[in-house]
Amino acid sequence: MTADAGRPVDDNVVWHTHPVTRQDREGLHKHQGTVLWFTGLSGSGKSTLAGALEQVLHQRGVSTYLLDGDNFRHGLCRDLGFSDDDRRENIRRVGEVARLMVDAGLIVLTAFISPHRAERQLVRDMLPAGRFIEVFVDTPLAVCEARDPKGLYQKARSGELRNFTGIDTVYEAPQRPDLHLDGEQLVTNLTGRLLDLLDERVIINF
Ligand SMILES: Nc1ncnc2c1ncn2[C@@H]1O[C@H](COP(=O)(O)OS(=O)(=O)O)[C@@H](OP(=O)(O)O)[C@H]1O
Ligand SMILES: Nc1ncnc2c1ncn2[C@@H]1O[C@H](COP(=O)(O)OP(=O)(O)O)[C@@H](O)[C@H]1O
Repeated sequence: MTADAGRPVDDNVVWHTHPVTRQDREGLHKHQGTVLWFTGLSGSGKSTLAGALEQVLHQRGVSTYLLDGDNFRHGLCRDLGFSDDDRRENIRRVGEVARLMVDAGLIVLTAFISPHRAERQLVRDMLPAGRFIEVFVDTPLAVCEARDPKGLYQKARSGELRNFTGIDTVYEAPQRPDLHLDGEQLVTNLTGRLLDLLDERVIINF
């Protein structure tokens, strides 16, 4: 990881370069540190797909880690809500954590709504070229709302929950995702599409 990957820092803070590099760690893992960034509406299937893919990769001996929106908001981002500013800060922090994990040589799967194009681009720009793979889980709002596994759409429609993505706040769909998935297809088919993409990009070198 290089100093220019970070934000401007105090002149008195100097970047340290260490003898073991990302490339060394990737050689050990036999795959490239990469982020698979799942984005989509609440209920679109991000967590389900990321979990299914992680299970397959893990069984194949790939070192993975899944960062999940709901879980992050119990810890590192527990101070944040759902205003535009808080979502921006949420995604910036997730991006920084993902960047460290990529530097560690892991295949990172993230499941965050990440509704704004600008923040998704910010995370892409934090990472080495080609190491951010944007996966759009494209499930119509009506389908997500019918699924409603946590009853949140119902609360949003009744006005009990404000700033709910797709109801009273924006979701900016990716214009050129690396992979565009129809979130109504079978999970096994979608997992297959993801594995094909990892093959095409030669992310894993077993
Ligand atoms: N107002 C509002 N809007 C959207 N989602 C809400 C809201 N309040 C709570 N939740 C729950 O929080 C999960 C989304 O968190 P994220 O960190 O992924 O959101 S974001 O990327 O910062 O927009 C989201 O999880 P998923 O359903 O898994 O996407 C919801 O369970
Ligand atoms: N491809 C799919 N087909 C049918 N149901 C799905 C599919 N993917 C996810 N689901 C279901 O939809 C609901 C929301 O999925 P989840 O992965 O929690 O979405 P998200 O993480 O985007 O909020 C869950 O009940 C899950 O079982």
